[in-house]
Amino acid sequence: MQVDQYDLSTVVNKGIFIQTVELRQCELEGRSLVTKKPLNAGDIILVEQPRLRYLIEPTCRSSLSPYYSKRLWKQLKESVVDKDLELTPGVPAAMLAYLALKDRSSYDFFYYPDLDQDHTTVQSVKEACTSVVATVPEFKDLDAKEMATFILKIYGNAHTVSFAHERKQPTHKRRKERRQWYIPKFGEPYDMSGFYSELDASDNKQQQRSMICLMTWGSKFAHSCAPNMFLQYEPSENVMVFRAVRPLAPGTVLSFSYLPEDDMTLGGLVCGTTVLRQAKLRKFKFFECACTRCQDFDWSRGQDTIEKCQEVYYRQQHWECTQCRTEYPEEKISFCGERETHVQQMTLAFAALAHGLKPVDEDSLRMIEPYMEDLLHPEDEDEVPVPKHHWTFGTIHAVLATYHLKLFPQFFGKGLAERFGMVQKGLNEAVVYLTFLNDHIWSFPSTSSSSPGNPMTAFFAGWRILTIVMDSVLQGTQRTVESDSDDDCSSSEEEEDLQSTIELIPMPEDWKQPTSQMIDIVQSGWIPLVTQIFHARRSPVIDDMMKRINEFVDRVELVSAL
Ligand SMILES: C[S@@+](CC[C@H](N)C(=O)[O-])C[C@H]1O[C@@H](n2cnc3c(N)ncnc32)[C@H](O)[C@@H]1O
Repeated sequence: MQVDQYDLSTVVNKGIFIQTVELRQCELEGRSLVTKKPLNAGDIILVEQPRLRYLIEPTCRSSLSPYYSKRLWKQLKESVVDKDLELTPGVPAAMLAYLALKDRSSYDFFYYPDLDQDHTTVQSVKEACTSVVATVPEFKDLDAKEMATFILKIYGNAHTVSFAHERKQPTHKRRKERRQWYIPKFGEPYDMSGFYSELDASDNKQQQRSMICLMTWGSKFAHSCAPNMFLQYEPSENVMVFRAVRPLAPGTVLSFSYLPEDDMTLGGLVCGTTVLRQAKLRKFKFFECACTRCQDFDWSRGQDTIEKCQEVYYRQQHWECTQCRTEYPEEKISFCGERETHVQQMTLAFAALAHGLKPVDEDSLRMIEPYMEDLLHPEDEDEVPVPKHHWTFGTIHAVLATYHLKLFPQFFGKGLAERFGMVQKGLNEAVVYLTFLNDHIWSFPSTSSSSPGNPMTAFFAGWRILTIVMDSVLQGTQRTVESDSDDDCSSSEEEEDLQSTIELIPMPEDWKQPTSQMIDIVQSGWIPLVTQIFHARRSPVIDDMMKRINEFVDRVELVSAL
């Protein structure tokens, strides 16, 4: 079916979109957008404005939440959160958005799951809606079933985007304290859908706001755990941009990841195992994922050598050597069951801590190193070390690198960090992480061309650590020299006019190898593709990332030669 038979009012690049895609009934994915012509990495497929958008955590009445009031918000929260229904914190905001809808009947184009099915999320949404219609006066004339249908459409189709919120005034102390109390109680806003803008995320969570965007055409793309598109919300133009990330032949089903591409708090997701990803998709998106990555070996879930095989991975309910195709029964697999579950949970909890998603105190900080080291090299002989081909192996190294390069110096001082050789440790750990991402996520070890990898996921996951590496190396290869200014015209007698200049110092020998290994992965492997993906429509954030990487590479070259 040609897309111009339908409403294209939200599409900004109508001409290109009409020429590029068609809507087809696909065997595995159902009704989906498919490319009609060959595409290259970086080709723009769709630029679209949201059909509907609203804040996940409104704090005042605004155009994004016209029906907000403190009392109503509190009532909605209570009827969802306090009821112990297993729902995301995004549900009260979806209810508020439903209340404000002018044209409820025009949301027919969006997929939603069968309301009568025995599915925890579906039944909880129905229960929450029935309760709100019965108890909250503003909702009394609404139909609970229709509201539940709308909320399930949001679950099934909407995107979560994160954008910077400019605060003109510093956050009031009391408000800050309230927020500190609020986060542990309700958690950070849950990312319900496909895109969490790591690009826009800064360390300062106070400045970030999350918004739900429902896209008419953006919701017609299939999901894949190794997607062929990357999407980015551009707040300045209020558009979502969908770009191809690799060459695509006509007839290819276009896909993006409905799960956040790199989320350390929710199960590793696109970096996590097939079992974890499928469970999330079943729970929050109501389908069994049939993408090529889910049908392939699970490249995030490998074992260390078993008998003669070094390449044993999980694949659709069984363990198999990727080389000789020997299948292994569960009893032969040492890293699975309770041990694997425990390691995954601990890795995620520590990753959330290391990356500032949970409040860090000195006691929990002191636990990071011994705990993570013990997962890799258990003191207890009965415990199995984490295998090199398992995603937790990579992530544990990311946590350790963050600890050695950033958290330890921040909490215990740079001097102490230097004495203990923390930078060198951190750089070596960062190499292990980037290598894992490169070998298991950027591209998969598979020879099959139908599962070529997850480059953007690897890039953003790698960026998290790369920024820390770059800061440490830049700081460790320079010193500030203060000298009296020659020009004393402007200086008073009391205030000496000191001028500070940055002087470069040689790079310690043991930093050189890990640094050059990382540069090799990023500069020769990742940057050319990322640059191509963003070349037709530049992204200031990506430009800035590239600039920082280039400055870092220049600095390493300079100080290596000193
Ligand atoms: C956001 S909608 C996509 C458009 C939808 N097919 C429609 O007709 O409006 C998501 C639904 O598409 C199907 N789907 C998308 N990606 C899939 C995948 N990788 N495997 C299986 N089903 C998929 C599932 O039924 C899922 O609930």
